[in-house]
Amino acid sequence: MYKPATKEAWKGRVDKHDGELGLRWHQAVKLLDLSGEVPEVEPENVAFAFIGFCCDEGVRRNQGRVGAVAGPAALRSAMASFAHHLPEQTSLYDAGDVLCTNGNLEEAQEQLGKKIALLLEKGYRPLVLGGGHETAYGHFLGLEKYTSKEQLGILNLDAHFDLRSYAQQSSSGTPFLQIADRLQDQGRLFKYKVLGLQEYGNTQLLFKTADEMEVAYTFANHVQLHLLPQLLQDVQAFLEEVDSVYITVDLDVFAAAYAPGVSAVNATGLQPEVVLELLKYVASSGKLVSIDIVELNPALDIDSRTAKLGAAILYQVVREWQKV
Ligand SMILES: N=CN[C@@H](CCC(=O)O)C(=O)O
Ligand SMILES: [Mn+2]
Ligand SMILES: [Mn+2]
Repeated sequence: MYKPATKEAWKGRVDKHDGELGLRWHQAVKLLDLSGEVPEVEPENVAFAFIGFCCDEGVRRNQGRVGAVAGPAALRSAMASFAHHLPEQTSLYDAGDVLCTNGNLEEAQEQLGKKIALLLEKGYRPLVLGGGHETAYGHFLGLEKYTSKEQLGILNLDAHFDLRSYAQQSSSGTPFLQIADRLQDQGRLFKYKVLGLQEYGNTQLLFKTADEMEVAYTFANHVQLHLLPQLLQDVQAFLEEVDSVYITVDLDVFAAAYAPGVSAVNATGLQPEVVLELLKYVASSGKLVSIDIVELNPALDIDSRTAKLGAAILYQVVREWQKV
């Protein structure tokens, strides 16, 4: 089910005497209804489109703590009062939400894929607001046609591989195995890199699966600001092997102090600064096609800390990506 956006979701501080220079995101965001005619983005313009995936059915199936269904609303609310610093040719659109109803995850993922494919086709840059990590499979369904002639790379900032078997059922723990199998059916390579992995968060079976699939990964204790030059070299090597990149940020990659509002809290996770540097690097590479922020559970958040971190990531990515 698809629900077009309304301005209700975009409310924030208004500096009414400051004119154009006092503008904030909630005043700049325009609505884009994907159930009607979608205008194409003019080549001289840059248009970002937020699309929400209101779903935690994957988290429920994966024995996690549900609540990510409310992630998109919390991310919008955390972004609403951001000061607006974008050039005139750059626009922000809210393209609404895809809802998962009656536990029908597969149908919701198909629907998300169709909306993302439409956005890409019309020249928009998607910013997907999750949802549990099951968002990634729906997201990929939208990307696969658009990138069919290219080598796609997937960069996952996550404490987990999310390469579990989906033989019984798909969930928030299975999206990247689902994607790998789909690519294999199409005779395409699966180029997948995980940054911020925790050994204790992934079983031996998951490491075996990852190794058999030649998945590249870096443990969390190596993803630190003082190791940035080496990390950027690794990311650059990954970028050179692909034509386009899809970034997926699972907020449970961050340390609990920064991201308490996730299903699987991470005591020894990453600090935000290093992740922001890595994301800015990829966003300015010219290869980024799409990004999602997943696993935000507002019911478990403290003072919107996790939502604000997710929102700040999107802010920085938009700022860098808009330049290329
Ligand atoms: N989305 C993925 N979640 C993790 C959950 C780990 C946990 O429950 O601790 C996984 O499946 O591996
Ligand atoms: Mn994940
Ligand atoms: Mn995770």
